[in-house]
Parts: sequence; C-alpha cells; structure tokens
Amino acid sequence: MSFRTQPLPPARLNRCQLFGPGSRESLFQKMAKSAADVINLDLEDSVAPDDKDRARKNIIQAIGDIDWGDKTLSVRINGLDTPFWYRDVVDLLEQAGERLDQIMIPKAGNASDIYAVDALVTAVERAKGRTKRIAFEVIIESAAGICHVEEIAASSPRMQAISLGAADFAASMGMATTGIGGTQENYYMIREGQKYWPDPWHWAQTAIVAACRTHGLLPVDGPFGDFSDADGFVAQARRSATLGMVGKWAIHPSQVALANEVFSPSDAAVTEAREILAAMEKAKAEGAGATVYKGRLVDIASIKQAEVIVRQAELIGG
Ligand SMILES: CC(C)(COP(=O)(O)OP(=O)(O)OC[C@H]1O[C@@H](n2cnc3c(N)ncnc32)[C@H](O)[C@@H]1OP(=O)(O)O)[C@@H](O)C(=O)NCCC(=O)NCCSC(=O)C[C@H](O)C(=O)O
Ligand SMILES: [Mg+2]
Repeated sequence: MSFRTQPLPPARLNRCQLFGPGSRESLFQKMAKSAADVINLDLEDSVAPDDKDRARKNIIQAIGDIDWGDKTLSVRINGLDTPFWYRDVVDLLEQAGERLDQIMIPKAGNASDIYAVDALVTAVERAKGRTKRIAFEVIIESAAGICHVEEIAASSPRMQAISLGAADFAASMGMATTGIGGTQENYYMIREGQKYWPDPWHWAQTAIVAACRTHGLLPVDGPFGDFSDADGFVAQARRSATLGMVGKWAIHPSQVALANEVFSPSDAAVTEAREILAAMEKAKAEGAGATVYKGRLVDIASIKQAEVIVRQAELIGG
C-alpha cells in the first residue's frame, strides 16, 4: 500500500442516474417520483439550441417547486466549447434554490475545464452568499478526456463522480458505430469458428474507475441507448459493476429498476461478505492472517473486498 491511503468516495447511493431534457418539463414530476438515486436535468445535448433559454428557466423553477425527496439533484450544463455554459452556471447559481446539489460538466478534456467552471461557480456562490457548496460530476466522452482522466479526477475538491459518455466518446475516437454503449457487432474475435464479442468500452471504463478510486470519486457507467433491449442493458451494467463502477445512467424510466437491481448487492452476496468478515475476525483472534472459507482462501485483502459489499448494503439500508 502506498503511503497515501486510498480515499473513500462520497457515502451516497448512485446506482441509477435518470436523465430528462430540461425542455420537457412534463417529465420532471415523474423523474422525482422514480426510484433513481440521482436526477440529471439536462441543458445539453437533449435540448435544441433554440430551447436552451426555456429549458434553463424550466429547470430553475422545478428545482424549487418539485419535491425531489432525498435524491441527488444534478443539472447537466452545456459544454465549454458552446456559448451557453456560462449562462447555465450563472443563472442556476443566481436563481435556483439551495436544493440543487450538483452540476454535471460534459465533454471535459482536461483539468483546466473543471478549473474554469470552479472559478465561475465559486464567484457566483460568494456573490450570492450561497451556503451549500455545489458538487461537480464530469463526463469523460472524448479522446482528450480519457487521456487526461486522472488530472480531471484530481482537479477540484468539488468533484464527486465521473461517467463515461459512450456516444460522444465513440464519435471523438472515430469508432465505427452509431450505437450508444453495449456490444458492437463488428468488434469480435474468432476462435475455432466461433464468434466472441469482447467489450469495446472496457478499457475506457477501467481508466475511469482507476482515476476515480485514486481520488475518492464515484465511477459511473453512462447511457445505453437501446431502451427496448433490457438484456443488453443488464449485461452492460453487470460488466461495469464487475469492473468497480457504482451505477449507470437511465435515459428511459424502464432502465431505472434494471440499474438499481444490478448495482445493489444481492442478499446472498451480503451474507457471504459478512461471513467472510466473521471468518477473518476469528482467524485474527487465533493469530492467523488467512483462513479457509467455503473451501477457498480468504485473507486480509478479502476483508477489504467484503467491506465494499457491506458498505454498499449499509447505504441502501440492508
Ligand atoms: C427517450 C425518450 C425521448 C422517450 O420518450 P417517450 O417517447 O415519451 O417515451 P415513452 O412513451 O416510452 O414513455 C413512457 C412513459 O415514461 C415517461 N417518460 C419518458 N421518459 C422519461 C424520463 N426520462 N423520465 C421520466 N419519465 C419518462 C413518459 O412520459 C411516459 O409516461 P406516461 O405517459 O405517464 O406513461 C425520453 O425517455 C427521453 O427524453 N429520455 C432522456 C433523454 C436524455 O436526457 N438524453 C440525454 C442523456 S444521454 C446523452 O446525452 C449521451 C451522452 O452524453 C453520451 O455522449 O454518451
Ligand atoms: Mg455526450
């Protein structure tokens, strides 16, 4: 273990982030009543340029008017390459109530992007005497973003989470697909005549997980575009969970329960984790650093693995 110990991420649930366009205010109440842990009201790519002003007004009003319960409430601002983002930040921070928790910064390319938003947010917070510090979540969705993911993760104390945005990422990388996440038909290997489809998002996800874990942030898998394909969504989410991601976006309400299910440890997994912790307590009391549980080795590293599952279960209330 390095001299610097690994920081824990924010202790909050982030199993599902439900998105909805800021221009479709009829969805807001339904989003608030959903089972998603995080709500992302969008000002960016799901809102047409001519609708940006109206969407901003809708969102500012809804932040105060709607009962968002105990959800994390986040607004995705426009990218720093647009003329919209500064107005998003200024209007939100000047006019929206303290219920707003987080700003999502899309298409981050390097730490300076986060620095710029931080400077503006800090100035408006001070000018308006806002008492709650707005948190940041960032989307990695470009070649530059993935190259600089570690400096982005370290860029500001406001940082809480990083997501992979598969659609823009694919475009920026020049990937030959129009799919948003999931298996890609032409990304396959052949062994003894059998096709096998590896995961083209795997390496980017792993880079995001490593950067997040190094800096105590929540790594999140982004959108899965084909909301009629529940099996495909679940397979993608399970791969992400196995790699260490804590949740996934939903771009349709049908995906919320699927994400919550995948990113909540099963009762059997929690029971097993607690049994491993108990077995290791017993081993420690007997002066041993390792023992056998259900015929397999468990040791001090197993304690940390089991604690990941138990911590998540405790957050959920299990
Ligand atoms: C995808 C949609 C446009 C589909 O909308 P719609 O045609 O209305 O869906 P349905 O008729 O199937 O809806 C069934 C009921 O569910 C309600 N509904 C629909 N969407 C939502 C929602 N997001 N939250 C809550 N409730 C929702 C409908 O009103 C129906 O209700 P009822 O009539 O009472 O039964 C739409 O789902 C949508 O706009 N989704 C979000 C799109 C979005 O925000 N996209 C941005 C994120 S993805 C992205 O940006 C890519 C990323 O950056 C990257 O680069 O990868
Ligand atoms: Mg995008």
